Amino acid sequence: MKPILRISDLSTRFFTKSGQVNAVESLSMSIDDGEVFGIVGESGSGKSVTARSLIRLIESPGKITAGKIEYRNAEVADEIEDSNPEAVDGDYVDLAALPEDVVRSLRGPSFSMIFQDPESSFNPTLTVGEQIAEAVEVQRRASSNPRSVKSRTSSSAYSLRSYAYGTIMPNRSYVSSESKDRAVELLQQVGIPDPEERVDEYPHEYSGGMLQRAMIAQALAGEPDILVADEPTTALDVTIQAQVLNLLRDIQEETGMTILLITHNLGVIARMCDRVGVMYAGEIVERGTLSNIFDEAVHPYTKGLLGSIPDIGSAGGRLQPIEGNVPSLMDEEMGNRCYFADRCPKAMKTCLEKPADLSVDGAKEHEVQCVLAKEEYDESDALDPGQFEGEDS
Ligand SMILES: Nc1ncnc2c1ncn2[C@@H]1O[C@H](COP(=O)(O)OP(=O)(O)OP(=O)(O)O)[C@@H](O)[C@H]1O
Ligand code: NI
Repeated sequence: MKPILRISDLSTRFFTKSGQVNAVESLSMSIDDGEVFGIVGESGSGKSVTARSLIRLIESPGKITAGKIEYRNAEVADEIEDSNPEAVDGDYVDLAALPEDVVRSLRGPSFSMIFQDPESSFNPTLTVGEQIAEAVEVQRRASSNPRSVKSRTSSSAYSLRSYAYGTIMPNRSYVSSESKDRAVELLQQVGIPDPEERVDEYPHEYSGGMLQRAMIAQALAGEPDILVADEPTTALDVTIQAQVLNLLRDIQEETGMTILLITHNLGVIARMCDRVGVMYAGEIVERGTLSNIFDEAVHPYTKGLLGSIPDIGSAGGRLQPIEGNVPSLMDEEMGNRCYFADRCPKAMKTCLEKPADLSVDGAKEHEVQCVLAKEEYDESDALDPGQFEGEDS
């Protein structure tokens, strides 16, 4: 099967006053149609920037500086081939090469995003129902006229107050009764009690857990091919967390939607994902199936993460820090070595050079950016512990 998303050599940088931050560094991965792909890693490893890059939600001073983000959709490819031939390759459309307005038109029907903080996805001055219904209408326009990218966005009924959040924010109420009925259905589907009444309430009348569900309903209203979920449950209490995850899993199974799930919680990965990428310093350092990662991890960083789980699947399943600091992603400090070498219990002299992506013998999907995929640790080659002294801030 051809992947639905094919990312190659993606780099995203922030050009700040204090220097250039290499938040995502030459990242490649592919996501299959209908799978749940997890990205896990410590805070600051580049997970959110990766997620936002994929749907082109990087704002100044950030910029995607290299790479392709190819999304497979024959209809869309066909539609835009004439206007943007350089972005189309067969059934694939390179989102990184498309003009902003075309990308925007794909948000909703092609991909949508849910965040940790649902307040950012809702306009406080409109009811929850109006906002979900509006997303339904965008989807209806798209499917009634799939050959026109323009039909996917309406310019007259509403304008995008802030598309930075990846969701449609209508600034005036304009929805049909069918769309409103569908909004009620969606609210019901995500487990909002009394959806007929709740549909007319404003975001501030919802509890945090309910608003999180409403955001999922809004993201689902567009019937997206790909849902990007960035820490969708981190802000919720444990019971609600479990409910929201189950809900996402059920909906995924029902619709066959593809999900990219970002989390620092390996327990969440274990219960939700088919495959996992482990991120460190803007790179995916190990990737594979759940069993590759949980039972056959090779990278000392992955092992460190696994060793740091307090109790898998439990509420608090947040990572305990691995000793040492997450590296600064400032360009001038990055050098060209394995970025984990200064924290790695098995660092060797070869780690002062950048390791390649190596496949693990006998495991087709298991790839590791570490020499230990091919070599045994040799203590006589161990790095001098003083090697990186003075580098840390
Ligand atoms: N707007 C910005 N300006 C400058 N640097 C940024 C900006 N957004 C992110 N970064 C930097 O990019 C790097 C990656 O950040 P990112 O938010 O992707 O990490 P993360 O893995 O999602 O962490 P967390 O688990 O805390 O959400 C960090 O060094 C961060 O400081
Ligand atoms: Ni994040």
